[in-house]
Amino acid sequence: MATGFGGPPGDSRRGVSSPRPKGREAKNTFCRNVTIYGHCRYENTCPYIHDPSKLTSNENMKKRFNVDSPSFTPLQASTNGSLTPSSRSAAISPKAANAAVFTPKSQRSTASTPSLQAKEPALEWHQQEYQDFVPQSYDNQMVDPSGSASVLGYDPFSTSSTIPTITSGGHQASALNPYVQDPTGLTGASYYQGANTFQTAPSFHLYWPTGPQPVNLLGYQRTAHDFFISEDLRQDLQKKSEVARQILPNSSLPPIEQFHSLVCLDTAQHKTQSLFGYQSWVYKAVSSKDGATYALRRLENFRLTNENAIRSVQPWKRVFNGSVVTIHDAFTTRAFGDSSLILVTDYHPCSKSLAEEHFKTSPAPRFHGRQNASSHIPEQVLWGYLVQIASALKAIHGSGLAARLITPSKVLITSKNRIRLNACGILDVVHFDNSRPLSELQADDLHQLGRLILCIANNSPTAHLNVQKSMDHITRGYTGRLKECVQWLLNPQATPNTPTSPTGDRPMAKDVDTFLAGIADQMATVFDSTLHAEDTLFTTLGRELESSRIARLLIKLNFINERPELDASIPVPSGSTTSPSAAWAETGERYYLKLFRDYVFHQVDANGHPVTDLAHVLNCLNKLDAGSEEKIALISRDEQNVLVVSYRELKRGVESAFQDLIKAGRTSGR
Ligand SMILES: Nc1ncnc2c1ncn2[C@@H]1O[C@H](COP(=O)(O)OP(=O)(O)OP(=O)(O)O)[C@@H](O)[C@H]1O
Repeated sequence: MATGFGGPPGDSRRGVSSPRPKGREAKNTFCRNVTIYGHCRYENTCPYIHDPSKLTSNENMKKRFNVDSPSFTPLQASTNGSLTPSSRSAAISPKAANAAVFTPKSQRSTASTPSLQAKEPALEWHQQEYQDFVPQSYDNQMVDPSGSASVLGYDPFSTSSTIPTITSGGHQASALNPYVQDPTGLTGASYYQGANTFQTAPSFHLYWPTGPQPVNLLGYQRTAHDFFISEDLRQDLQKKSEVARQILPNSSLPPIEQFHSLVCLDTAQHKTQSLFGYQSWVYKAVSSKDGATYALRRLENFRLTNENAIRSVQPWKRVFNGSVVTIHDAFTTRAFGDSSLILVTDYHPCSKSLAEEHFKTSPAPRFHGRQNASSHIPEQVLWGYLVQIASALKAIHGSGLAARLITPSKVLITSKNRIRLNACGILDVVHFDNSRPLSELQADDLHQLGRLILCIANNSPTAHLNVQKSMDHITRGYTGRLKECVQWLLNPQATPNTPTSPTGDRPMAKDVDTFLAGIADQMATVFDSTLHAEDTLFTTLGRELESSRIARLLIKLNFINERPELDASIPVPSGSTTSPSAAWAETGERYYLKLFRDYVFHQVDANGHPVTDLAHVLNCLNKLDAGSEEKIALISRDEQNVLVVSYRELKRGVESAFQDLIKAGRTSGR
């Protein structure tokens, strides 16, 4: 397998000897260092020939083509389908022409140990003077055919790769998961893909088809962003995860029911009571029941006069729509020293309200009180809001409910252009006793939606106070289609011949269905953007899948490389080439895995400076994971020996050494 060729003649280290050419053979042999590296560092003492022109004519002819070289003539298929030499047979001896077709050794018998001396034309070998390393249990399929490793290697911490299914008798049975390389699920650390199998070809269902990895890039072209999740998305997700876990060490907020670790999300200095009739607060809290984080809205000093009022939240729990903040529960509490109403909803980290997004004042004192003049909201964003809220209203009205509060401070932006109606259901509890008819409330939802878009398009929370002026602004900045849509929403009754009632002569019903039909074209556009966004996220997910695959491989390599404790104390199960007292990490396949680690991570340039080339690392690790036939030259740390080894052999070495570790771990644990 590992073939070595030496530096200075007679050098022999770490079980790898350098074959020494003798007599005529050396005089007329071209140095392989030159073939591979382009130069030989031992040129002064090396007995091989370094200048091709110095080769004798015969040897020279082998290396070069010139105008006298015979042209290449492909074999021609005979009528019976077999390949027959045509004119070639005339040029070579009949014996040679009738020679058997060459069959690579490894194809003759898949069960045999792969040929470790397979001769490469360029790396032809002299008689090997050292013992080859042969992995004991390599049989092209299972590292441990006896299956003992499978039992020994059972890891209770690994995710089981079997899917439990219920048989007709009600008993649990294990169904085979076709996507798992180890269908028994018993092998050690089955969280490693293919932990106990060796595959010569990549498993295509494990690889994301992102095309070739970028290699041969210049230094300045290589950035981590080329390979991993985009920087913006990474920061966004990490920020959300950090914010979601944030707690205040000396918080005076009490735990409420099963909710603990309360953090107040309200940063507003001035609280108004106009919307609910009560001062409201929003907290982030963790539930001890399921460990999830929720948002709790508290209405201070709320007195529940009717038991049924709080039950009006029940139907809201069934509203499951992407544009509504999901409601989970409602209860009253005295934990704050008053009687408070608590509404439990989904928590969306780092979200802000449309009011915060669009009506924020400039922080500079001289601009105090002024809206951001530059923030003209693109029309597509407004249509996005309209479509999302229309979809929310469709779900809400369809459940026999009304949103009742569609106002900029109660619509959350949870990610870019993604909005959700917040604070639904609260007015149903608060105004339970003096509620208006549902049809009226639902019609009002559409009116509030018109007002919301009017205010955002005008960049002003009070734009609805002067509708004519605000509509003029929309006329100047947006299409007639948007203007007509807002007008339709704001009008108490639908009028004929509006975009939302395209052909009708009679007034159309003013409900959410009519509205949705009127904006169908915009819904198609928004839907298409959503699909594109989903595609982008899937591509990103695919890239991260690659990263996790590489991470698993790295973890495995690090388990193996330079393990000190296995050196003498623990008998190594396979122990093919070593006695138990020999250094496990320094012998057999572990030795060239160590050199491989140096090759991947510890490369230096011509001046001895470290090379930190991410593309090189990923390239090597991907080839290792795929078990490529490509060969690489691994140089010993003393630079005296070179091992030529294929990624396929390295991969087999990783699997075998890892199985050794699993077995040693289980044996010693008894
Ligand atoms: N479900 C939620 N998930 C995450 N954050 C939320 C959630 N609900 C509200 N918030 C955060 O709490 C902040 C305060 O919300 P709230 O509804 O009280 O708005 P407000 O601007 O304070 O309005 P008001 O003046 O009516 O109290 C929001 O800006 C938002 O950042």
